[in-house]
Amino acid sequence: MSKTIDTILSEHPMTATIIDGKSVAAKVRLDCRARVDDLKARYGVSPGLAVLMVGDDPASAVYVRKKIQACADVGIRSHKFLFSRDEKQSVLIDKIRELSADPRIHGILVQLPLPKHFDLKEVLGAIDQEKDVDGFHLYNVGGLVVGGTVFPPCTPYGVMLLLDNSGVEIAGRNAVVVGASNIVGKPMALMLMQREATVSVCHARTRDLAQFTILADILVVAAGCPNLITGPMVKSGAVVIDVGINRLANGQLVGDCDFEAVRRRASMITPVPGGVGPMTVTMLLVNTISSAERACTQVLQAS
Ligand SMILES: Nc1nc(=O)c2c([nH]1)NC[C@@H]1CN(c3ccc(C(=O)N[C@@H](CCC(=O)O)C(=O)O)cc3)C=[N+]21
Ligand SMILES: [Mg+2]
Repeated sequence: MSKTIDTILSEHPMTATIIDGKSVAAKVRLDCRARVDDLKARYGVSPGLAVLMVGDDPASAVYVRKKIQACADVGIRSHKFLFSRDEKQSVLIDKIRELSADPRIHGILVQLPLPKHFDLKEVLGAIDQEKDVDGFHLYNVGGLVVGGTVFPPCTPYGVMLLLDNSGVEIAGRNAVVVGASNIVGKPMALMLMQREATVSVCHARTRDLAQFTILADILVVAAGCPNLITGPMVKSGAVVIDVGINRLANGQLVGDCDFEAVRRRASMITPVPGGVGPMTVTMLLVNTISSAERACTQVLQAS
């Protein structure tokens, strides 16, 4: 009698191939560089990104620095605007409106989280939807639901690119997303659904989480809980994408998976750091360049 694939795999525990986000990101950034050069040559335009940060959260400061460095690496102009944490919302919104009207700015990003007294919907709603490179404006969220959004949100967009780059088949396969945030889990589920995966969305508190995760051919974890996913929760041969970023008391940066144990079950896995994180920043560059390209070609069509 022939053995099932699960039996064969459990008799021969594998060591998952590491999906190297840094190297995929580097490839995409080469392409970014070429597109920036092309815009300059054809239209004399260099893409511009405005980054607005409220308060001085150290993690946000690290991410903002990475984004600005990445812009510089591919030739995108970046403009940083800092606001004190008790700044009035109207001041932030006035700046967003001014940047929305500025033709030299092609992307506007408000670093999250914002301090509690800000109304996130109002702040994000003030961003010109044509410059919403994070894809957080309701117009772009709606586009994601209908398919063919203008700005896919950076983290799930980066995950799709990692899957495609690794040759992972999506249509017809079981995808399980753990964590249903607006920034990662929800758009991730929609993108996988659009590609005809059978998608389940779970939460860190889902009762008997393992009975869902064990079915996943593609498991995307974005819950922000170290060691939430242990080895036995993962189907043999699954592709595991760990979006979690957790700083342990000892300073170590870890994802949401028990990495070594999950690695022995999975066929491919993203590390933390060096997996999804570098892709998030890279897709921001891609969205900013796409925005500048659209702006340039729209001007041509209008004249
Ligand atoms: N408006 C907005 N847009 C965002 O895209 C956004 C945000 N707010 N707020 C916070 C999250 C988080 N985020 C990351 C960016 C880079 C890494 C990254 O580069 N991570 C590296 C390591 C980072 C480190 O060493 O601390 C890695 O995983 O290899 C991670 C996470 C963007 N976010
Ligand atoms: Mg982003």
